[in-house]
Amino acid sequence: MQVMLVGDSGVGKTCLLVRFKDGAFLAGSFISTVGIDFRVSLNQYPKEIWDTAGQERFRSVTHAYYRDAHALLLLYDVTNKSSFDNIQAWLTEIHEYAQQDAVLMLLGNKADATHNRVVKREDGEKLAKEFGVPFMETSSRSGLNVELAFTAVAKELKYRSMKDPSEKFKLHEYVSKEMKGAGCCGT
Ligand SMILES: Nc1nc2c(ncn2[C@@H]2O[C@H](COP(=O)(O)OP(=O)(O)OP(=O)(O)O)[C@@H](O)[C@H]2O)c(=O)[nH]1
Repeated sequence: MQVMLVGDSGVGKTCLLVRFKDGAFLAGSFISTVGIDFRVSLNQYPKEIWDTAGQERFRSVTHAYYRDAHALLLLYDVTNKSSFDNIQAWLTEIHEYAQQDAVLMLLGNKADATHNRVVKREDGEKLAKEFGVPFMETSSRSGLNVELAFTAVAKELKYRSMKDPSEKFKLHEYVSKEMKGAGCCGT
């Protein structure tokens, strides 16, 4: 099972992956991903996570991987308006290149950065609703909802692969039940 991380450069895809894998925040200087250089194999679900480059110049490299992704986590940065405005373009790209039945989830990352926030949580929710995709805010720095983002898509895929599940897994419901808010007041 392959999960692919997509979104503008700098939204925090590599950091989200490192947080999930190692439980740590990758602080320090920002090193942009080149093409797809970070393929993590795990002993758990999801088995493989692909970290893609957000930079436009690597787009043709990443296009080739969409087809093999079972799930896609599409990220924007709550402190960067243009990364949010570009979500629609990313969705178009996903629809064009990814499998039709790939699981998709929208993540508003850097939810810890309260002072620099420019995209409200409600805006993310509204956009996600418009496109019918589950949504949550995450933070690779604090760890908020990081585990949940990966386990939710993994659960959805696991249920789908079962021939005769006793009950249907409802990804939207699971996410809204399990996710945590970004802070005491802003949620
Ligand atoms: N405050 C805060 N900063 C973050 C978070 N996640 C990532 N960052 C910072 O954002 C910058 C970019 O993070 P990356 O994970 O390298 O971004 P990317 O999306 O992989 O970028 P590309 O590889 O160019 O596509 C780094 O300086 C990180 O320290 C977060 O949750 N909170």
